Amino acid sequence: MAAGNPGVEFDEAWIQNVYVNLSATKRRAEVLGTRRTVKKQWQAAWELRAVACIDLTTLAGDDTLSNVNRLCFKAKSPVRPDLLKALEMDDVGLTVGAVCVYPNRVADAINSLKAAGGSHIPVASVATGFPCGQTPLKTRLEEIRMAVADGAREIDIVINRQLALTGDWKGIYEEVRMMKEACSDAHMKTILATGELGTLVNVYKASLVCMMAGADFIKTSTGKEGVNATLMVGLVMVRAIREYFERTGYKVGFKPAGGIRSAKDACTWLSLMKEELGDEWTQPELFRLGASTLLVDIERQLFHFVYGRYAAAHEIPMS
Ligand SMILES: O=C[C@H](O)COP(=O)(O)O
Repeated sequence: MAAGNPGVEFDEAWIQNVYVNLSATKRRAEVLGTRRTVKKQWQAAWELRAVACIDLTTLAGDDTLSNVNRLCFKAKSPVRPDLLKALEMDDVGLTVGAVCVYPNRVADAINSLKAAGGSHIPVASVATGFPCGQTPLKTRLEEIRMAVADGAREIDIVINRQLALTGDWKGIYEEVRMMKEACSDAHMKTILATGELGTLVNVYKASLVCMMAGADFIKTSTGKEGVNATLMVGLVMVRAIREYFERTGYKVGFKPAGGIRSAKDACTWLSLMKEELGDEWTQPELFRLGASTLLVDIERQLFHFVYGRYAAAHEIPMS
């Protein structure tokens, strides 16, 4: 995880001067989404990097000990051992970045990871009335404290969209600041729920306010909004991260989440990070992909790559 962002004083003038060039952002997002042919072995390397950055997630009403248990064993061994051997990655100890669950499942996840030999993998808990945040502040803060007490090392909070939509940025700052305090030593990811913020300018402002309040990561979505992680929103958020870093010297991580299901999508997000912020922001300390099913496609693509190489070496027809 990142070294952490202590946050800075609220700066209203900074927020009010935010400018987003919509057409340039749109053009850039289109290019990112369409171009690139990557050599197959580079693609496999990027896919493995993506695995290390996944917050392997289950956030469903029917979550139980048994599906959390399965998720945790997968988190410890995310890729089949024979594939890792073929890719000469079998001695690396590859795991996902974290396991992400509801507060009530944190203790289950901690115990399951222990049983799987993966206690070093952090458990991230959503909190603060996820996904809508429509509960009293006192309850939202208490939820954080309970998840931390149960062993969560990362807390994914949701911001108060009502305050964002009425332009009460100071109000958001104050709430997120209290949430940061409630997180104690746990790292705080702030979910903006960008699909409900109305404009990209609001997305940029919300990103800045959360970072000022001490967010260690800013995260696009809960996965439950109508529109979740889009490249347009991602670009706006990573540019806010860059501006915050240039002005304060603090590095804040980024987590796109919701609807990221293919290896190709994961690689597009990684190249966005590399091109906009540099290689450091393609590592799990500063980059996570919030996803429940992405791993399935990555494993499938790695299998095709390994089998394709084997077939070529042994002159086995692929069709
Ligand atoms: O934070 C993670 C998201 O809730 C996961 O969304 P997903 O199920 O669309 O991958």
